[in-house]
Amino acid sequence: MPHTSAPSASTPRLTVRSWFVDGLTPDAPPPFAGNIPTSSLDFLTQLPTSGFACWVRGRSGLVGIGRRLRLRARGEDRFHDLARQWDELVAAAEVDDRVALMGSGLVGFSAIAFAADSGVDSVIDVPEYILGRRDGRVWLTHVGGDEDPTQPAAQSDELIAGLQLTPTPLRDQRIVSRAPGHVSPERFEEIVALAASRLRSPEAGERKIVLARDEVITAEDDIDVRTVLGRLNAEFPSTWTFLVAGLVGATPELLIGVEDGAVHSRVLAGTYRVQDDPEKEVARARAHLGGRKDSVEHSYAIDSLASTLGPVTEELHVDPEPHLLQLANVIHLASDAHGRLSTRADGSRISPFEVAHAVHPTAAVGGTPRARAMDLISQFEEMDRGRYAGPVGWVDGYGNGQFGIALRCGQLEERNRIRLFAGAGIMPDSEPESERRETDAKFAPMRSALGVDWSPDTSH
Ligand SMILES: C=C(O[C@H]1C=CC=C(C(=O)O)[C@@H]1O)C(=O)O
Repeated sequence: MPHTSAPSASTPRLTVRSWFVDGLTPDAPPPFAGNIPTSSLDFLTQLPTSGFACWVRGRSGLVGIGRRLRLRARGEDRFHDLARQWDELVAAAEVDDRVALMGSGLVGFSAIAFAADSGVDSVIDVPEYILGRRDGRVWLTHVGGDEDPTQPAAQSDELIAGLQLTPTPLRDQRIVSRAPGHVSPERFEEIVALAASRLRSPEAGERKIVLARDEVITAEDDIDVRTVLGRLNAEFPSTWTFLVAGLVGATPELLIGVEDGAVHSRVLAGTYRVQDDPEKEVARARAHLGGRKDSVEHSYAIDSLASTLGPVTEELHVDPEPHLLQLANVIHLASDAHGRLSTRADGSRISPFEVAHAVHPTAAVGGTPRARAMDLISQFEEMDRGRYAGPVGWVDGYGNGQFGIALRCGQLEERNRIRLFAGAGIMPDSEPESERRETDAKFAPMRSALGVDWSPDTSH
């Protein structure tokens, strides 16, 4: 039972309808004729070039089309404010859900700012249509506004026709510049050196801090995010590919998943930069990641996850040993955690926003100890991270949701301009140049998905 909030008078009364579309007749409008989506690429060409949201891993996930409404929050209470607004929206909605799977019924896509003092809104976007795919089943959800009382009676075919998807070929943008952002590569090395020396000083209370830098990619004309998402999805099948409020990327790290009362999380810390072929470099990566710096760095991330997830879960189990997570550009030390969501005294469930709030920021994006590391980040990093390194994902009206950590991503600032972000965990023995190279390896997925012609420096 999700935690319920009484809707206020101003809460829109949405009419929500979900139904399976994998058995539709061949005369249904495209792309629903004949068991769609046949492949993620086929499906992407059906999407509009903008005005959609997605959370997809492999061939499963959710795609939102159009925008019914946006909920916003800022500041220290942003998680709580979003949770309250979402609960009110859910309580006011009229839902006819014939699918009853996680991610059916009312769904919102959410991206939350990394820091409480960010000048960027944390949001929940509620689309007009949501296409879901899970375990081979495909469903569609229509979200009608309260201005349209006829919607509940509309036939599925009429609702599908309202989607008006017209295939347009995926485009490749011509990149005209790649420029340093607020934190240049040189400045990044300087702040890494400063941070590492601070961590080495006997009076330092911090043991690890994650520092990041940004860069700005400009294209000649509009960036086709469908192309970017298609490439990320194909090249990084084990990651969660996302697009929420212009934040686009493919994260290998699941902050929290809450599904039918089960909670899971995948924590990463410790990185090996792939030089050529990840398959052939596994032994080298294992040796590199077995070193003191990366294993201690990883243990901080595990400790912070276990201590913050503990209060909101029962029977929490964390992998006793990390495993290697192999991606095309980097190999990480990874650990998975599973538990059951605690229930409140009144029997209601804790919302995914609260769980995300409890664990954010993990040591993978903040540091250890958490509060001191956050102070140091704002002292050393000369930028607002915005939604980079914050939680990004979806929630439904039944208390389910998934939030990844927004890594390997960029924020669209204009239709032809995107700001990319990448960071690295800084330890007392960190070498500035090596950490800067690690950020280059973490920029690589977005650079290549955007078609930036650039050969990474692969030397260690
Ligand atoms: C901060 C980032 O990565 C984090 C996640 C995995 C491994 C990390 C590391 O080894 O430093 C980082 O903590 C980023 O990709 O921007």
